[in-house]
Amino acid sequence: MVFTSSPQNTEIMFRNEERCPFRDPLGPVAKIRDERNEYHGLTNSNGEDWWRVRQIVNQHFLQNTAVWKYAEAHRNVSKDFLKFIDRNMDEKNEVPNFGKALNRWSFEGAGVFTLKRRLGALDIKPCTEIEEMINCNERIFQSMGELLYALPFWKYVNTKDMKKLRQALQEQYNSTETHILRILKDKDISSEGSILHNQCLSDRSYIHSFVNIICSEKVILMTEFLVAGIDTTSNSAAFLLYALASNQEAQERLREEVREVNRMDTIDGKLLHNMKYLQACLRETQRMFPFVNSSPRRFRKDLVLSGYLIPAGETYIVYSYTSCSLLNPEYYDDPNTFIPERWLETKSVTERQRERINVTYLSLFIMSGPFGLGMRMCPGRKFSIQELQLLLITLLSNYRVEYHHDPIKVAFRLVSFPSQAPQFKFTKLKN
Ligand code: HEM
Repeated sequence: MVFTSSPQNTEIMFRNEERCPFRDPLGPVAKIRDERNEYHGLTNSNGEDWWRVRQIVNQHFLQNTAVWKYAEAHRNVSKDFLKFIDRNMDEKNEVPNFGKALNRWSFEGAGVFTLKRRLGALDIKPCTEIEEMINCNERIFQSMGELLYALPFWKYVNTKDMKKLRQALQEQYNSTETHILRILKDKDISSEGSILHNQCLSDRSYIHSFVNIICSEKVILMTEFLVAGIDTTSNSAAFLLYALASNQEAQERLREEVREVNRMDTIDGKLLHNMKYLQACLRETQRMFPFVNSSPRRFRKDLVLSGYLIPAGETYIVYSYTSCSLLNPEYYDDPNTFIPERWLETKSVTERQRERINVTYLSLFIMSGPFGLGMRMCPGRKFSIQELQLLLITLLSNYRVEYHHDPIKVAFRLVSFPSQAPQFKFTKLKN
């Protein structure tokens, strides 16, 4: 296995990618799917089987106009989250278990673009079915974390964690199937004129557009989107809020940009694109707190990395987007300081530095991107970014966010998560 966190090597790998890049499946999930003779899902499939589904997913998830259609619905999710904060704030103006609250917010957001409906995770009393789905998701992440970072006894024995994962995957499958069947039967469409109504009209075309995919495959795919989109997005939100809570000047500058947008009655996704400071804050947070640690690949040809010949096929390569490169003073001046402005200047600090050390913009860009690289890059990235942007817009227009606990660092399990519970103090702004 070869680990690298060098931007130059990352670029070489990117340039050598094939049309269907090979990524080793997540072993425990692949085993369970094999036992049941089921579709492996997008994350776990390779070759033409992967491409057959991925090209359809790209149409729905990666075209800006397709994503922008949901901006208003995502803003409504964030407004509901605001009400959730108001309801649950304690005497210190903090929301107990705020990390879990963020999971509810991201689950609700994922429901909007995956199942095309509001699931009610932020309601005063969410229904048992939704509580079970959220709980199921936590169990899937927990058991996967245990299985992947311990000795692989699960390959030979039906371990406790393997049983837990099998059970949780089945429960999540059943719930997702119920939702999809409702959409297909046109039973559960929001009332006429509501924001989701128009999107629900295209629900069936969205589900039916996976024409070459049989029903059980659709369910596995949608389950996968729900699982993949929750902890990743909520942990990213926690890091973003932490970065802004610890840098009040940046928070204030962002608030000025945000206020304008929040005054509008409806939100146009294109507007979000033009919010340069918001994007710079996102990028800077991703640099300091990488949302995901690595993107593994396997190549069918030899590659030369850092002067070493890596033979084809058998070598399993992990790109490590770790802080050792993202916080390296060789690549970024003052790397431990949160400076969103470094992504704004015409001739940025980063760019001047890159000229000094002869690293291309592309390689630094790929290295600091949290969504992987090339053809297999995360298909949910545009939805996630839109959700994060709308969360900040809604929160910062109404609250000042502060953090008064031990410093938060990045901890890695299956994805990155905050090393401390992300507990923020919310102070209502006078408008
Ligand atoms: C901030 C949030 C997110 C982060 C940081 C993230 C990160 C990643 C990364 C690093 C990969 C591996 C890419 C590679 O191998 O090059 C990936 C793959 C994937 N992500 Fe995300 N992701 C996020 C949100 C989402 C959401 C909302 C969805 C829901 C659709 C999603 C669905 C997937 C799927 C299905 C794959 C596998 C893609 C494939 O193999 O073709 N992710 N993600």
